[in-house]
Amino acid sequence: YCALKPDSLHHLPVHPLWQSPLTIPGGTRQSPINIQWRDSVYDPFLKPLKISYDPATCLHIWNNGYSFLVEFDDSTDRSIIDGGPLENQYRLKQFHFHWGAINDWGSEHTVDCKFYPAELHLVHWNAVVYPTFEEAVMEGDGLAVIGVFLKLGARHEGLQTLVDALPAVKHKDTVIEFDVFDPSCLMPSCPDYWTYAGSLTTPPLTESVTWIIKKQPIEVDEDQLEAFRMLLFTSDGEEEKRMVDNFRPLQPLMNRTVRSSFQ
Ligand SMILES: NCCOCCOCCNC(=O)c1ccc(S(N)(=O)=O)cc1
Ligand SMILES: [Zn+2]
Repeated sequence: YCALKPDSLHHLPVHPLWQSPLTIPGGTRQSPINIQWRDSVYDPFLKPLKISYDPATCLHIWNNGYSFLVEFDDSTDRSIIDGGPLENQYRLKQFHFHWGAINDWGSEHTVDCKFYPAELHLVHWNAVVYPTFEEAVMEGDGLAVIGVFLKLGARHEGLQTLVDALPAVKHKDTVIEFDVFDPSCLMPSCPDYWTYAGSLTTPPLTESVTWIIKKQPIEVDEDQLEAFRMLLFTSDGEEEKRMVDNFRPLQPLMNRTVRSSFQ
């Protein structure tokens, strides 16, 4: 897939989470993947993605030892996505990020083998068909995750409210209340996306995700990326391990086509 990955990546310290062989026996639709732009196929039947989030459904920020999650009240259809490649509407449950120790890598997906310094994942589940998130996680059409690349540039004012709260969740298993946040502010202005059938990129790695990867990155500044890097994988009192490089290695495309919503 990306044979020519930067050789510095070969010496990446692997966090226990990613120690190979972290592969799913018989896995045919694993994530993340490299998106080879020229191999993606324009699908004119793909609809625009419809996003309607209610900022009041925001609950808290939680350091779960892999990333930091902003979790939402998903007991009703107040924050949902619809359209795009989806046959049902999907409920927002949480969003989180993956990032690197340095700006040369950090995203999970790559575009033409290029890494971004970070990647945002907005996780939604099919509450039309499945009674609980836990059940949806086990089904091929159970989840829809929107991926947004972060690139180094101007300070992102919407992200800053989140960055200001991070010191309070420095250690694993810390939570703070975060009661109004509209994740729409993290969406790029361009509607274009790629979509493919994939999986969770952390355990249980189930092949239940319709991935919707936005073509246009959002810009964040160095201080905001550094704020991510001061979080810890470790609990208070343990020997500190900085939360960095929490991205899974690229997985084989196998018998999949990446579709684009744009020509
Ligand atoms: N852990 C025992 C119970 O498991 C029930 C299901 O839990 C699933 C927990 N994981 C996730 O929700 C989860 C969600 C999104 C992504 S990702 N990085 O693919 O967007 C990875 C993981
Ligand atoms: Zn993720």
